[in-house]
Amino acid sequence: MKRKLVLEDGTVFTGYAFGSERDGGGEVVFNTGMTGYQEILSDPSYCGQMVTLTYPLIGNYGINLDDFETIQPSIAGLIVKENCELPSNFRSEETLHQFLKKKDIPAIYGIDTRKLTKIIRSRGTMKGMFAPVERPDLEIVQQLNKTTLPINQVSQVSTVKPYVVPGRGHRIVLIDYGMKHGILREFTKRNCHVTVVSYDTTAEEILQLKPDGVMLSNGPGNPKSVPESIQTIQLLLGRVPIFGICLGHQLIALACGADTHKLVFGHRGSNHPVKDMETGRVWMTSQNHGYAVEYSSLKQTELEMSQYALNDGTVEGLKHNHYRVFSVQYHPESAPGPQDSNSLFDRFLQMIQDHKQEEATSWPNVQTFIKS
Ligand SMILES: NC(=O)CC[C@H](N)C(=O)O
Repeated sequence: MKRKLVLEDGTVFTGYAFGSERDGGGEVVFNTGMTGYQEILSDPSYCGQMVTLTYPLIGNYGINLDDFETIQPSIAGLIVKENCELPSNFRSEETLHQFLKKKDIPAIYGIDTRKLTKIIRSRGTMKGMFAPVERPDLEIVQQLNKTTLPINQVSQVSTVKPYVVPGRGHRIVLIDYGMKHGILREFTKRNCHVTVVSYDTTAEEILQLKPDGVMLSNGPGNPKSVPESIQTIQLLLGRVPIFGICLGHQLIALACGADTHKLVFGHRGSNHPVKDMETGRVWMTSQNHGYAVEYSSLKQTELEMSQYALNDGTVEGLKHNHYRVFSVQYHPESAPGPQDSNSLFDRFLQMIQDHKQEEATSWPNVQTFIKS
């Protein structure tokens, strides 16, 4: 069945429908990773977005049981050049089409994804929607111009109830703004005791769990659309070591008084070079973000830029001058992508260890001990 993709600027691409028969719409973005379509389409940070994959052949290793970043994908649509209907991989359980149909995610194949990417790269990300070829283009463009992109997608993808993944190591409270499972995996691999809580859990409720460290996850949308989370972080600053990834990084920046802005077309892919300012080392990183921390706004805060993107100078890492707080704009859990920066999870656990040691030897504790 033929299907078209219409952008809000009137550009039309005609291809073929696969996945759900339902037509859908969202913000059209592109990802330049050559592999990892399963992780990409199940990453909750893409909630409400239609993702174009620039690699031309998609679906060739099928869908397996292991590589999901969440059970319920929230991506609005998938746009590919060629959809492979006969996957070949020992882990494959079903085809991409079967999976998308089951999850009610519409997709299109057979369009020039390079051309689409070049349009987005020069004009910026745009709203778009799938439609039957018979429907008049003008009518669709008018509909697109009338619709606004959703706000506060975090509430749609965050866990509703808290849950625990037990371990005998450090106690981590992981605030789920739309967490990729990869983040949880990194902590369980290191034997941590992880309590995953919803985005609107208060600072008081979090501190009652007596965390050794608080992890702020990735998540969809504009960081400014979750003011309650910014307030929570403000109340946690200085009381517990904090590590932020992607949306978590942006929320730390806002909580400390810095600003964020929307990038023209964002960073989405598996090969984004980032330079660490302290060591001079360059890491290849996995990225998926449309917003970034405003560099010039950092001077009014106690935050310092620790890493930046070599492609365009975007702030990619932050550290706090006084507190045990740091964050990165990219994904050290990779999934998909290079694992160069995986050691950041060890750095966080070391930070927690240092904090615990300092607490154990600090003067007020000795006084308490003497009094009792
Ligand atoms: N992966 C993320 O956490 C993305 C953060 C934010 N939604 C952005 O697009 O910039």
